Amino acid sequence: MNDAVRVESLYKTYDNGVTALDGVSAAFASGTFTAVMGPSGSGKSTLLQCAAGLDEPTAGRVFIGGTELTATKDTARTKFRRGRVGFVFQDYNLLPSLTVEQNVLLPLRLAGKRRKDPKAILGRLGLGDRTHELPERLSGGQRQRVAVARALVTEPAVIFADEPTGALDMRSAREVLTLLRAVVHEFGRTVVMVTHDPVAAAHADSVLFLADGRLAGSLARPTAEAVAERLAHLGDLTTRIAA
Ligand SMILES: Nc1ncnc2c1ncn2[C@@H]1O[C@H](COP(=O)(O)OP(=O)(O)OP(=O)(O)O)[C@@H](O)[C@H]1O
Repeated sequence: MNDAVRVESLYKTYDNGVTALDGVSAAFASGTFTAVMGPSGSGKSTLLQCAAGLDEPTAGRVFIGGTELTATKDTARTKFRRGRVGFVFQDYNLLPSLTVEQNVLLPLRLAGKRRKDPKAILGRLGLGDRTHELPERLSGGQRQRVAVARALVTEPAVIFADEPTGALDMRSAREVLTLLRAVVHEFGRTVVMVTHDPVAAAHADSVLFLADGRLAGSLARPTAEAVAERLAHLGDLTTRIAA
């Protein structure tokens, strides 16, 4: 199986001296849904930001679909990212002055790719009748579905999602997670999702655990109970190390 994303020996130390990533190597196979979990401050968001090319690691390499993202610089990297990487944020990040359709098509415009008809994708995501609405008229769950459609539109090698259900009620969260599964298993995409929620992580095919900026194991075919148990153990470990 091809890797959609591979990170090799990633290190990230911020200007304030905090080491958020301390030598992380991991591969995410194409067509899989992986959740990234770990205690607060363990480096989950930093890993996602560096893997997506939104932030630069201090050292290490990132490959997206076989191309080394860390070998490209500035404009070339932005261009590569716009074409090959989708991102879903906790707070949706939709442009308030653009309609649903315009928001969804924006990545194609930015990537200089040909415009396409977003009807099929919006229909599949249950937004067929909201195409010309502004985001402010939509619920949180609907906004996040627009964000997922926007992340899909360039047919990226990978979609990174940072706490995509963090701002949603339980029902909307379940809808968005079901959608992310469909993105992987129907659309053949690859999703890497950071979450705090064991129930959300149980929608993924596997879970990767981080603790103190390092990999701390993985779990295939996760259940919410197994994930919660592993997390509690990691929390204990971190507390003991800090003590
Ligand atoms: N821009 C930044 N500048 C300085 N330190 C940062 C920055 N971003 C994150 N950190 C620090 O890096 C470490 C890892 O942060 P990160 O946000 O990646 O962890 P996380 O696992 O996603 O945490 P949480 O679950 O709380 O969102 C933390 O100690 C955090 O305070």
